[in-house]
Amino acid sequence: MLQRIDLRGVSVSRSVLADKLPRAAFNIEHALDVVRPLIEDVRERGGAALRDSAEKFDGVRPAALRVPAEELERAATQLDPQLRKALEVSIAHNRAGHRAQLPEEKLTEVMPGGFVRQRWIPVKRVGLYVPGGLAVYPSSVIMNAVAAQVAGVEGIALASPAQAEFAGLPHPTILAACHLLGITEVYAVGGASAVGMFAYGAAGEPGTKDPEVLCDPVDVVTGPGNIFVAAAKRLVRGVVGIDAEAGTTEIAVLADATANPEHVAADLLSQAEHDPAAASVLITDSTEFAERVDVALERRADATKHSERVHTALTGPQSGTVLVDDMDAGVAVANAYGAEHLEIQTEKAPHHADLIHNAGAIFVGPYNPVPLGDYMAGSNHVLPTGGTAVFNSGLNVHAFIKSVQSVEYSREAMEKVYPLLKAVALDEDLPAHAEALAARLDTE
Ligand SMILES: NC(=O)c1ccc[n+]([C@@H]2O[C@H](COP(=O)([O-])OP(=O)(O)OC[C@H]3O[C@@H](n4cnc5c(N)ncnc54)[C@H](O)[C@@H]3O)[C@@H](O)[C@H]2O)c1
Ligand SMILES: N[C@H](CO)Cc1c[nH]c[nH+]1
Ligand SMILES: [Zn+2]
Repeated sequence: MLQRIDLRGVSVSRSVLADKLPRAAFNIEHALDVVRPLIEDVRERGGAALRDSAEKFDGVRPAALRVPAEELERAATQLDPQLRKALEVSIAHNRAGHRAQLPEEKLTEVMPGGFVRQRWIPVKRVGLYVPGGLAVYPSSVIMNAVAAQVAGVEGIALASPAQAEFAGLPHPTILAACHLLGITEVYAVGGASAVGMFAYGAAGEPGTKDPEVLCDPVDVVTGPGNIFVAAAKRLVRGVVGIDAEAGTTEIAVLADATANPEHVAADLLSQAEHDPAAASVLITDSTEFAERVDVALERRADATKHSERVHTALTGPQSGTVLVDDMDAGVAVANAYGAEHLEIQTEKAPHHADLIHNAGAIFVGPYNPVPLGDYMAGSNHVLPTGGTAVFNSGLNVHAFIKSVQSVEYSREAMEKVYPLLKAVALDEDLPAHAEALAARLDTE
């Protein structure tokens, strides 16, 4: 079922691997051309463009782009009790996980009387994206919102696609999760249009009940989504801050012959059900094990609810089994691939996990399948895709806070270093710098 890429006997240098590893044919570069005009349209026509996009891509023209407060409350009231409990546990676990990321303010005495204070300041207003095309993602409401709230962000807006089945509102579980988290500014807007609305703001559509200003611009846009969402985030980066490009889901499993092929197949399939473009990659040094995973995958893919989507994902060029000589080569492949999620199912799983430096999140050992992290491990499931884990992190509080240093020197401390400061200023041919220092010391 999975294509085979045989790297046995092949040098595992980074450049060789970059060419040989499975990747999607329609990548983010292609999607940029699709989303650019959508974002421009939102800038020019605001609410009218947002409704046109919803009609085109989500099959419904929302009456209210801003979700009325009573709909949020109603959705929470009607939430199934077990699901409510699950969302509450997920919120609690994620709060604990994200609090651990908070850096502390520090005052450092660099020299006698010369202090530098390290401050961490949350941005004021953020736009959180929650996907809603092929599946329902209340878990992504939690992942986005908890990180922002723990970071101390005051203004939180959230967007998720309009649903034809729910009269143009986002899915009720999305609305209920917002209510549980105290988020009141919610939009029925999907895809690149939502990202554009957050980055530039949007005017209301004349002749509707929209206010004149439908949505104010935000400082940071975060959240997962399909390739069009990831491309839109790349386009607005610089106008606003973004987290990683958290696009189409990927899973890689590094497994040796000691792993359970049924578990590995189930995990590969679990992420393939997100999207026909999802990537499932097995990295192993055992052909027998690869065969057994393939057999299990065939059976499971036929039986699962989203069988067609899963088949497309597993047989696409972005998925495959990579055969390697040994686990050292497997680790090199995993690092070159930089998976969004990397499971380590080997005899020495903790040892191999320590050798990984490129992955959005690592799931170590047999009892850590990706869906645990998707919902309530306490880690964040909004993770970098497309190999960007080489330089990007999963969503965390740092996406919402800025590091600001404040310089706090006494006159004596500044005077002490003045001759050295002057020497550098004059060497840089910036004498006014030296003069600004001298003005304080009556040495002009
Ligand atoms: N990396 C992560 O952290 C992470 C987490 C959760 C989900 N995901 C991924 O999020 C995605 C969710 O995708 P989805 O489709 O279900 O929901 P989505 O909300 O991301 O996408 C739906 C929106 O895509 C836009 N769209 C659809 N077709 C388009 C086209 N041809 N041109 C331009 N725009 C178009 C529309 O605006 C639509 O509202 C999946 O790919 C899933 O794997 C990633
Ligand atoms: N696996 C997804 C990240 O790529 C997150 C998710 C949400 N719901 C289920 N799974
Ligand atoms: Zn998932």
